Amino acid sequence: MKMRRPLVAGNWKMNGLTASLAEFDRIVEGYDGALKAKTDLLVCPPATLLAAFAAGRGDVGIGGQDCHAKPFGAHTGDIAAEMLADAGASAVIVGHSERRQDHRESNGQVRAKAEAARRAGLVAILCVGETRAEREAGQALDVVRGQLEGSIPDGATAADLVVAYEPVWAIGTGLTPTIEDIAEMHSALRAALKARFGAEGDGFRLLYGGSVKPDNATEILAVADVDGALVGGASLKAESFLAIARAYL
Ligand SMILES: O=C[C@H](O)COP(=O)(O)O
Repeated sequence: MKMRRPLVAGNWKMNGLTASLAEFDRIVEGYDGALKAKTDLLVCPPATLLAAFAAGRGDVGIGGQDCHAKPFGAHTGDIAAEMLADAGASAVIVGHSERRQDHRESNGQVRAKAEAARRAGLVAILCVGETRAEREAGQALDVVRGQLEGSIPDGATAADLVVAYEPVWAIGTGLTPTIEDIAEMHSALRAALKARFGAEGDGFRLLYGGSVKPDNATEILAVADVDGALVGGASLKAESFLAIARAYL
């Protein structure tokens, strides 16, 4: 029995049209009884579908995939955390490696986004993770600790922030770190959170992300200090997403 309530979050990335509402409905229908009693479920659709998903969400949480640091203004194409909340979101992913890479987001920008999430009353799911080159160079722990230190706002609390460890080389590749490597990283993240936030550090939920599938979920989610998963590809189908969430039952 985990001391923190597990969270299984699905990141749909740039996938999904209005026809995908039927798949989301199947997720909502499957989130029942024992599963609901044990595990939080969250789906982060593309922004175009967020309000429609929120309207039929049942007890499934809805999250955005990114937000701007400012609450409003002349920022073409961007979305404020307040807008996500207004559309029905309760959370937002910040600092995903695809944002850090494709949009050159720095730790400072990610931190500002996490602060914006808190301002808007959203839970920030803050992503960290090393590249393959960094792991091969033996720098994974230092890189990830540095990202955490630079991206997490002062005053963050376990109620308003979740950390997701996603090794970049494991995302969408079918590759995963060894169970020992996942355990080592999550334990290092826990230690860093306790060093900075004291007893509060024990309360933050730490998700693992990167090629989580129904067939590896049980083993990964059983690791101490893994409090859930951030799931990409396997979250697009209700069957596989729910199977991962049921790993906790
Ligand atoms: O945000 C989710 C992750 O990037 C993991 O994606 P994946 O499950 O497709 O590897």
